[in-house]
Amino acid sequence: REHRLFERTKGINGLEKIIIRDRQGRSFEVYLYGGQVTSWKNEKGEELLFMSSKAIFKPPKAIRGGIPVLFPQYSNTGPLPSHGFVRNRFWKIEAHPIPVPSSHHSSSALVDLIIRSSQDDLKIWPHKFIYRLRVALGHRGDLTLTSRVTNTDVKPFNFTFALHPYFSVSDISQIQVEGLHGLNYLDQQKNRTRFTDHDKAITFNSQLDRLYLNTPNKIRIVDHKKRKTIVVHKEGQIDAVVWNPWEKKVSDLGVEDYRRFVAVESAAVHKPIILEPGKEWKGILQVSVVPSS
Ligand SMILES: O=P(O)(O)OC[C@H]1O[C@H](O)[C@H](O)[C@@H](O)[C@@H]1O
Repeated sequence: REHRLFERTKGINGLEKIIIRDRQGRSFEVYLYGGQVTSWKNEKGEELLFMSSKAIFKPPKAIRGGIPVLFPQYSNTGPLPSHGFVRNRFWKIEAHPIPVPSSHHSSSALVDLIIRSSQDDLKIWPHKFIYRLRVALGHRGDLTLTSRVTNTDVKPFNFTFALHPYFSVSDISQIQVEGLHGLNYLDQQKNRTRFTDHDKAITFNSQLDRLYLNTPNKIRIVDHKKRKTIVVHKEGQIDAVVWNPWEKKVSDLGVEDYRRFVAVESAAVHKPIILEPGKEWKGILQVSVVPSS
C-alpha cells in the first residue's frame, strides 16, 4: 500500500490538516486551524504528544493538546486574550516559502505555514505582521518548529511568545524535568513572584506553573517508567515555562488527563521581543526522544 508522504485531508469536524510522513514510518500532523501540530509519531507509530480526551476542535476555541503557537502575547501578560490570537486563526500553506537562512536541517519531510495579520486582528493589535512556521521531521525522527515573524508595518512592535508542547508522558508522578536547577523563576500561581529553584530536578505532586528566566538551550524530561528522555532544544527564546495543572479544573481536559502530559515551553516573555519595520525574528524549537535508564 502506498504511503503518501504529504497528505492534505480533513481532520476532526472537517477541519483541514496536513499529514507528513517519512519513509521510516514516522509522521506528524498539523491543523491549519491554529497552525497547530496535533500529532507526532515515531517509527513504531507511538504518539509522542498529548491530546486532551476532551479537546474541542471548534473555532474559535483553542485545541487542547499538541503544540499551540502563542503569539503575540504569552498568557495574560498584556491586554490581548490569553496567549494571543494566532492559535485561534486559520493559517495557510505557504507554497513557495523564502528559504530559511542557514538552515541546518536538510529535511524534506516538512510543511511551511503562514499567517498574516487580518483587518480584524489589526483592531485588537494594530501591528502588521507575517508569521511563518516551518514544521519538519528530521532524519532521526526529531521534530523542528522554526518560527519567523516579520514586521510588515511602518513602526516597531513588541511581542511575547511561546510554543506550548503538551508532551505525552507515562505518568506525571514518574517523570522529572532537568536543566533548570539554580535558575530564577516567576511562580505563575503566585502573581509571578520571583523564586530561585534549588531542586536538582522538577518533580510533580501538585499543580505547577513556572516561568523560568535565562534558561539554557536544552531541557530534558526524563520519563523513568518509559525509560525515555524527551530533549527540548530551543534557540532565540531565553525563557521556559513548565506547567501541569494537576487536579485544577480545566474544562476541556479529562479528569485524569493531567497524569499523561507535561508542558515544557520555549518562551520569550520576560523581555519582550522588539521588532523594527521590515525586520525578521527567528526562534527554533527542536524536540527529540532518546532512550534513558
Ligand atoms: O488554558 P490555556 O489558555 O490554553 O493556558 C494553559 C496554560 O498555559 C501555560 O502553560 C500557562 O503557564 C498556564 O498558566 C496556563 O494555564
